[in-house]
Amino acid sequence: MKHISLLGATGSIGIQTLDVIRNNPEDFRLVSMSVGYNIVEAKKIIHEFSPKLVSVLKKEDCEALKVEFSNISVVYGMEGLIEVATHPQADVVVTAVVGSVGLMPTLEAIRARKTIALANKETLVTAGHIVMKEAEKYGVSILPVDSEHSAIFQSLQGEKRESIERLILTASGGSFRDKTRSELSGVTVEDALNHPNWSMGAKITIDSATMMNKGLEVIEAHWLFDLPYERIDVLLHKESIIHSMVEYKDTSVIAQLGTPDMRVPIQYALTYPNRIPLAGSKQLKLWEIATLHFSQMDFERFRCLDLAYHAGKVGGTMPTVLNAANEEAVGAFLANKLSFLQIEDIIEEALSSHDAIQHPSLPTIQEVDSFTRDHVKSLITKRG
Ligand SMILES: NC(=O)C1=CN([C@@H]2O[C@H](COP(=O)(O)OP(=O)(O)OC[C@H]3O[C@@H](n4cnc5c(N)ncnc54)[C@H](OP(=O)(O)O)[C@@H]3O)[C@@H](O)[C@H]2O)C=CC1
Ligand SMILES: CC(=O)[C@@H](O)[C@H](O)COP(=O)(O)O
Ligand SMILES: [Mn+2]
Repeated sequence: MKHISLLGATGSIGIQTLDVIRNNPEDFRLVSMSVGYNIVEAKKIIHEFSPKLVSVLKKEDCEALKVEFSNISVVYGMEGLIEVATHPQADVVVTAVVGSVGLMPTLEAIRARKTIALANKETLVTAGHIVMKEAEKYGVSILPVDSEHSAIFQSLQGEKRESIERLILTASGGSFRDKTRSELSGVTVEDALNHPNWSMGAKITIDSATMMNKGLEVIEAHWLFDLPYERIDVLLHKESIIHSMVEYKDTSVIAQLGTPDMRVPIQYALTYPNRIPLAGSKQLKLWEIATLHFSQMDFERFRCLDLAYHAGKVGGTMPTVLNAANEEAVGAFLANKLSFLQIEDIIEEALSSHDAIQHPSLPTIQEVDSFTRDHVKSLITKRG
């Protein structure tokens, strides 16, 4: 029996994690969870899973839940997230909040020696060097939940590190994969939220449409698998059937395939190194799909991917700026304050006005993150 702490229980990954827990009551028990603003969903989860500790974002919601659920502890804010992530009974922390808000709870969970099932890629993008160093120091495993990284992790099992030639992350191309650059100028939020293969939260769906998601994933892969950017490639594969691959020194390529279903990598992170049946999963019938498509990335068409490689290679605080600028720009696009193509303009402007600080401490990361957000907000106001 593994005791699970779930950060972001009301989100897309959170709900699918709960499904895995629900279907395997002998294997998993939810002990603590966090939600943001969705209190209606939170109450349903509390009724079904009876966690011992719940964190919410707002103090008022915390007070109201305390009255309604006198048998559980309710906390709020960043302290609440950290309390959930470090719950004494938790064995595994699933980080399924969106954005760099996940950084501090993840670090504290590592320091409390919890295994991390990491969905929240922004944590590694913004401070990968600190997170990986702490994980090593405390002897903690960081198991990938992101489908590409889970695929790579699965393709690496039983292999030696020195046998790896390169990692190949697959990219669906997102909502606008068949559009040319000039066709992107008038696209709407609704169009962008219509991902062809995956049903996900709003922020990652926009990231997927701009190809920033793949850029963040390249940086995530750099930290998780400790390989230089020159040995991490991206391949356009519109069906999202091959979730990623590892090429070895002898030119063999090992890939992980499956119908797009995030419960597969979520469950694998929770059961690793074992595998158990996945309730309600759809068998991959390659004969029905018949044809898979691949093409090389066009870095001019997908400028955000280029920006992410640039930020990753410069290193230091540059990926922190990339992430913070992206979070703010995507938020503004979702609020109809920026056009789709302005997202990348804003990120490029934030990156080009920043002098990277190498080997930044946590306070430096936090300062750069906060400065970038303010800077980007002022850029957005000027444009609007
Ligand atoms: N969805 C997917 O298939 C995949 C997602 N990921 C990654 O997983 C993470 C989660 O993605 P996804 O589930 O799609 O996101 P969602 O937007 O669906 O869910 C986000 C969750 O985080 C909570 N939340 C949002 N902001 C805050 C905050 N400031 N403080 C505390 N909690 C907050 C939300 O609470 P509430 O709704 O209650 O306000 C919700 O529970 C992201 O980092 C994403 O990149 C990676 C691979 C695939
Ligand atoms: C399911 C998952 O892991 C997402 O990150 C997904 O990969 C998005 O797909 P694309 O970014 O390839 O469109
Ligand atoms: Mn992914």
